[in-house]
Amino acid sequence: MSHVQFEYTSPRLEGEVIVPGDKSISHRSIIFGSISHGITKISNFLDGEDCHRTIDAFREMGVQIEKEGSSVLVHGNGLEGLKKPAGAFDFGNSGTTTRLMLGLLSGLPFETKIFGDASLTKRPMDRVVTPLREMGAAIHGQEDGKYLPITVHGGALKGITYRLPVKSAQVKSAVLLAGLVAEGETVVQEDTETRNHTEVMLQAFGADLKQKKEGIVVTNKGKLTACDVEVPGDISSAAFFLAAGAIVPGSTVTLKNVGLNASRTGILDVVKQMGAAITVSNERTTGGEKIGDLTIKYTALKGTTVEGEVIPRLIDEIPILALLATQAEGKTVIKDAEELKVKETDRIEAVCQNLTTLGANITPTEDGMIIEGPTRLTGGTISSYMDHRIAMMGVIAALVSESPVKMDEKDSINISYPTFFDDLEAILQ
Ligand SMILES: O=C(O)C1=C[C@@H](OP(=O)(O)O)[C@@H](O)[C@H](O)C1
Ligand SMILES: C=C(OP(=O)(O)O)C(=O)O
Repeated sequence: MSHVQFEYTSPRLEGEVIVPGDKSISHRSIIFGSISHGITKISNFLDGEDCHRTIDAFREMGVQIEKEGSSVLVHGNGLEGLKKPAGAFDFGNSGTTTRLMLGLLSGLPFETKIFGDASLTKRPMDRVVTPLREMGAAIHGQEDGKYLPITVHGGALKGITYRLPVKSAQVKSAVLLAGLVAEGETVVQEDTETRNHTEVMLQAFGADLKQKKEGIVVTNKGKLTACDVEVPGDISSAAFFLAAGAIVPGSTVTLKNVGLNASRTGILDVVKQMGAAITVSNERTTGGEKIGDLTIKYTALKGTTVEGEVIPRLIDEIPILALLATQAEGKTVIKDAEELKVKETDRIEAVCQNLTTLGANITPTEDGMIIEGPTRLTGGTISSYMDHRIAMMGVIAALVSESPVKMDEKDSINISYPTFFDDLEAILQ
């Protein structure tokens, strides 16, 4: 395989980046728009490959979706307007599409089949299949429905009370989506708060969903009506330039219109704790979501401990946070993050392997990693593991490496951040 090489001699980052739309909110805008009545207008939609999987799924079920760049019109005809697709769904690399669609498809009156790429086929689906079966769904798949390919025989569902055994917004969302058609109340309880975009958006689309003492309660009573969505910039994408600005000497970077929903801003809390110079400006609220501009300046950082409730609030940012920690003085300990093992790849292994190859002092643990810094990275040959976030971490690592970073591929970055290299070029001095 031919490698791609990243080499930046004495780089400095300066300028503004308008990071693309949030991936979680983009997926949900298509799903909720498609099952509502009327036309949902979406702006700043993420043009990433994962979000295309969600668009394709609804087109295959007969929903008219017009897309011009980041503007999307979804012509929803309600849940009853969805038709049985002609073939099986290919959800590619997208865990969010798969888990949320499993929830929705469970309540539809037809059979559907789902498959995905090699990475998705290894990711656990029993976390959604178990509660959906409890609601009455008939689901069959590899190893008793633990893995794709999966067949869903949708039909009548009943509400359940479900306490999440894993800290996962995808599981929460799958159960809430099934709850939209289930008889009676569906209650989801979580011990640690995970991203709440499903709750915020379903309420805006008119669902009967409430946050009560006993948990998040949804019924089939609300009529879903189209609702325009302005997708905030993705903090999980912004995190790569936030980290780059913090560790590349002399840098000042501003990230515009970034989503600042409190269930997503763990990365800001942690980098501030590490001593980073971050300011937030132009704070405003759009469609129930807080957004603002982030400015980061290079400054000395110190190690910290990252554990507990903050983990789900920064779960996708841990690869880039680990790189940042290699440049901080002292020890950084990341704990309670065993979920990293079931992402696009085992991200504990991928991060530790790659950063070790690049000269960092990092040790994997059962539920995270320990990093001792600071280390001047040497460069070297790493693998993206075909995981977009590992690939972007590799590119940012090249900015602080003495010699080039070579990687087996970079196309996986199109999953969540197709304009990543353009945005990097724009601020590279
Ligand atoms: O609900 C979502 O949009 C997501 C939830 C998280 O996954 P889990 O629910 O598996 O934690 C996150 O890692 C993923 O990128 C997007
Ligand atoms: C884990 C991720 O996504 P998904 O679960 O949708 O594949 C991610 O984007 O880092």
